[in-house]
Amino acid sequence: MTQGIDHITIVGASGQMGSRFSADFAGLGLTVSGLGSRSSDEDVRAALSGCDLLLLSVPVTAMDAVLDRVSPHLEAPTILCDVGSVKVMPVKAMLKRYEGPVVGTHPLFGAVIPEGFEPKVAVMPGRERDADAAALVADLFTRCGYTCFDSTPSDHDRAMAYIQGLNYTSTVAFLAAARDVDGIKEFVTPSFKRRLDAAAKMLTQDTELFEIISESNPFLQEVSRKFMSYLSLAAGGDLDLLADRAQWWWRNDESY
Ligand SMILES: O=C(O)C(=O)C[C@]1(C(=O)O)C=C[C@@H](O)C=C1
Repeated sequence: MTQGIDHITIVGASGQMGSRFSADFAGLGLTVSGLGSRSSDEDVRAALSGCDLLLLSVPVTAMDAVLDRVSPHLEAPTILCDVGSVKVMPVKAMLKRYEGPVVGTHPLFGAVIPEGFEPKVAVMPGRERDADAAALVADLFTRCGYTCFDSTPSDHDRAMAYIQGLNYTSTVAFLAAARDVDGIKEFVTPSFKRRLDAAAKMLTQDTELFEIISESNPFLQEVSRKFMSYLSLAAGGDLDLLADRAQWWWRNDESY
């Protein structure tokens, strides 16, 4: 196990999240090396020698290819870590290729953090023996100003199947169905406009991202089935029961 994290290499360092973390880590006075798709084997070797943490900030769909390139040059005690929006498959892929410490993380925010939003990072050790490495990674993100909490790949993906997966799939299904009504734009009300505003970024800038993270989440079908059973309750007229369950989000004093 590495004693501390001083030298970090980021794959995808020029991407939106990668550049955010490069700036964060450099701001802490740490040494940051960047790798990208055009890096040579020699660049990879040089960036990984003496590196304490290799952070993969790449799309979930690129994980296997990136791991194939970097893992031959990885050696304990370097910590291998990713920041993707799903965790079951990427953590499995990292464990398959690397015997050294593996840590999965999911920063629950994008490149621009909305004002008043508390940026949190879910952190999970790949194996039981990686708990110390996970604590070092959590400490690093905490020093950058993020709030860290522990999770596991399946607890994480089950929650994100709602927070991102069902959020996306129910939004596209709802808005696709509504647009089939001739002249519907004439009828837009303030409450419906709020719904459109909430969906705008997802459907104008982040569609590909949400498609990928929904499809890569192993719990999406399970939560879609549950959602359909709730929709059936609504169709059957049990709206008060559903509203009561939904109001849970606003019921206690804690902010969401
Ligand atoms: O900042 C945004 O608006 C984002 O889309 C970021 C967002 C999300 O809000 O779901 C998307 C993917 C990441 O896993 C985390 C956050």
